[in-house]
This record gives sequence, structure tokens and C-alpha cells, in this order.
Amino acid sequence: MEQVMVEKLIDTAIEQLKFSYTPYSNFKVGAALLTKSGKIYTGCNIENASYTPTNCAERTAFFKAVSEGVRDFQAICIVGGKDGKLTEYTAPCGVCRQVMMEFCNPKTFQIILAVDKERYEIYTLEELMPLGFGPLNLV
Ligand SMILES: O=c1ccn([C@H]2C[C@H](O)[C@@H](CO)O2)c(=O)[nH]1
Ligand SMILES: [Zn+2]
Repeated sequence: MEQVMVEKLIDTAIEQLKFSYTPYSNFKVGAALLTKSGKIYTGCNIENASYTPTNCAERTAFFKAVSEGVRDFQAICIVGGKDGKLTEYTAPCGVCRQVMMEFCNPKTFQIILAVDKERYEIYTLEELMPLGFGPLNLV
């Protein structure tokens, strides 16, 4: 992916931190999900007083896209930190990795973990979900 697109995804993910609803953990996460046609779906984490209904930023972005009929995913950028302070990489939780397995090609889907535009790492889904279980296993 071109550097300019990586930077746009990082900026977009950081912008979402302001929408993050986290009265319980104060851990704010933002996501920017890029489709193959170049559209970006955004997401933030949304917590709940009953805790388990909490939705991660990544799944918010995926479900927004899928609910609009869009499933041609290319990459996702994730940023996060306590009180919204970005000091370390925030990697997707296991549930979000499983949702990615449902809709993305593990060999090509790119996961960008970022702190800022100068500090980021890019992984494939396969690297973060080795031996994952997905739709092809049911064929
Ligand atoms: O990759 C991650 C990891 C955690 N969270 C959220 C869930 C919860 O609101 C808070 C603390 O786990 O961070 C995400 O949105 N994405
Ligand atoms: Zn998650």
C-alpha cells in the first residue's frame, strides 16, 4: 500500500478516538477500514454498563461496512491507548481477528498498528491469526 494511504488511514483512525465511548475502561480505540474500492469505514469502541455488550472499534467498522453490503476489505488501521494517549501499539483482540477471518483473505488483508504517522507496523491477518478457522474450513 502507498505511504500516503497508510498516513490517511492513521489520521482517520486517530480522529475516531474522540467518538470512543469508554466510561468503564477509559481505553480508547479508533479504527479505519479500507475497502478495495478505496472507501474508508470508521469505528470506535463502544462500552456498556453490562460490560459484555462492548463492541471493539474494529468490529464497529466491519459491521458498519457489512451492514451496507460492503465486504471487499483491503486493510484496517488500529490505534488505541488509555485515556486516548497513543504510546504503544494496540493489536486486535481475538474476537475481532475472528471477524476479520470471516470477511478477509488472511494472506493479503493488512493490519496496520500505529502510534503515529512515523511509528507503525503492518501485518497480514495470517501473521496475527496463524492456523485460523474460517469459512473455507466449512466447505
Ligand atoms: O483491539 C482492541 C482492544 C480493545 N478494544 C476495546 C474494548 C474495550 O472497550 C477496551 C478495553 O478492552 O478497549 C478495542 O476496541 N480494540
Ligand atoms: Zn476486538
